Amino acid sequence: MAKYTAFNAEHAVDYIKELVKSELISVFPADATLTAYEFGDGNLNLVFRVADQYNNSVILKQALPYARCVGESWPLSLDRARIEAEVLINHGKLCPEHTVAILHHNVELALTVLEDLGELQILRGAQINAEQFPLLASHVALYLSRIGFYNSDFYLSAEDKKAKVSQFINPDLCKITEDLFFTDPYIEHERNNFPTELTEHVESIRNNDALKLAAAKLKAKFLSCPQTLLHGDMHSGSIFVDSKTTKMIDPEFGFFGPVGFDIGSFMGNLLLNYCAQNARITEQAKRRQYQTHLLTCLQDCYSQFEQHWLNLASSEATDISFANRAFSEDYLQHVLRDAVGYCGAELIRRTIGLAHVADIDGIEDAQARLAVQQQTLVLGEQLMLNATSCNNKDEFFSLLISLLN
Ligand SMILES: Nc1ncnc2c1ncn2[C@@H]1O[C@H](COP(=O)(O)OP(=O)(O)O)[C@@H](O)[C@H]1O
Ligand SMILES: CSC[C@H]1O[C@H](OP(=O)(O)O)[C@H](O)[C@@H]1O
Repeated sequence: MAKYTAFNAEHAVDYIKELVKSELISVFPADATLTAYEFGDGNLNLVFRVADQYNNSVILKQALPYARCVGESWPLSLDRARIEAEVLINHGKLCPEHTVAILHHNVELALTVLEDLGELQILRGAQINAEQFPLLASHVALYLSRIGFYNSDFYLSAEDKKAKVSQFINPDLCKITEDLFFTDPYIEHERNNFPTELTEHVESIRNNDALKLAAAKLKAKFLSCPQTLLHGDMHSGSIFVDSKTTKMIDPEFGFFGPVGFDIGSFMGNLLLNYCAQNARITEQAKRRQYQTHLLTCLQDCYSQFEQHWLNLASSEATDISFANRAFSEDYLQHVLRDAVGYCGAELIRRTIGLAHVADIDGIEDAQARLAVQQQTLVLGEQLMLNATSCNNKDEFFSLLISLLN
């Protein structure tokens, strides 16, 4: 059993060489000369690209025993690498078209070897440049409905479901979400990060009892509602795209939680980009056209997600109680309300909490950036406050359009 050590590029090459020699991966020929470099830009882990002289390559991702963005003062369990690998295996079986392929994993070394998606782009960077992906909505809807449905009580036996819930207990990373999404933005906390000009607005959030109640309810549901095996971190940095392809990476925050969390996080990131474009695209017609595309993407994604789920429930539900259409509709109404609330929470935490988004932080003009931050806070507040009044998706879309105008 290999003892854990944090890798450098040389370790990464040696490790992959051994896999090639033992024929455990088939990406490289036997005469491959391997080189590696580290290029991780996420908050938590090391990411190496290992390549040969023929342009073949793989990604080696390794967990550190702490959060990379903060350092050793924030220890984190290495078990997150096992969770990430096992979520990728689970989601890869259910939706291989939209899940990065896992080629190998090693629990002791807390590492995974993944297909290299370097020919695609990370969605966040592409959306900052206002690039459009017409298939994104349907791909995300398919992925979230399939992973959601087939890991839920609609499909799994009660026994199987309980075994899977226990397989994916992920306390360290859930704690990050519990703190960063639902606690920190509503209290004074050293992890929070916002410009002094936002202080008055932040104080109004901290003094808003209705908003704090909404945040507490969303947190309680996140803690105690094991509906399905979530991706757990469905932001625009976890999605690789091109005009025909969409692939999800990085499900290390995966655990059994509320179905609405992933779709709410995804919609929140579309809206963060929507607001950021008010300061990025100067030409009004161009800006309107791009923002309409984002809104259509959000609406199509939610509508298709809901439709896929209803179809799956009528054809694949294994429990007679859940095969009932009225039950599915009631279940999805709650999913919608949760998703709207989580979407609002994502907007707020990405504006004043620890982890921001480049869509907004990269806006050079400080005044323009501030105006965007004010907008994302108001939008987030209103979505959280009105989430439970949304009876169906059309009411949600009308609410959203009224808030964006
Ligand atoms: N399969 C992959 N193919 C190509 N690049 C990848 C792949 N996985 C990760 N990366 C690169 O590494 C970066 C960080 O990866 P990520 O899984 O998000 O790490 P973290 O868990 O630290 O957030 C990504 O933004 C991307 O640039
Ligand atoms: C201290 S983790 C902060 C933040 O980072 C995670 O995203 P990623 O690992 O993709 O960079 C996640 O969204 C966490 O909330």
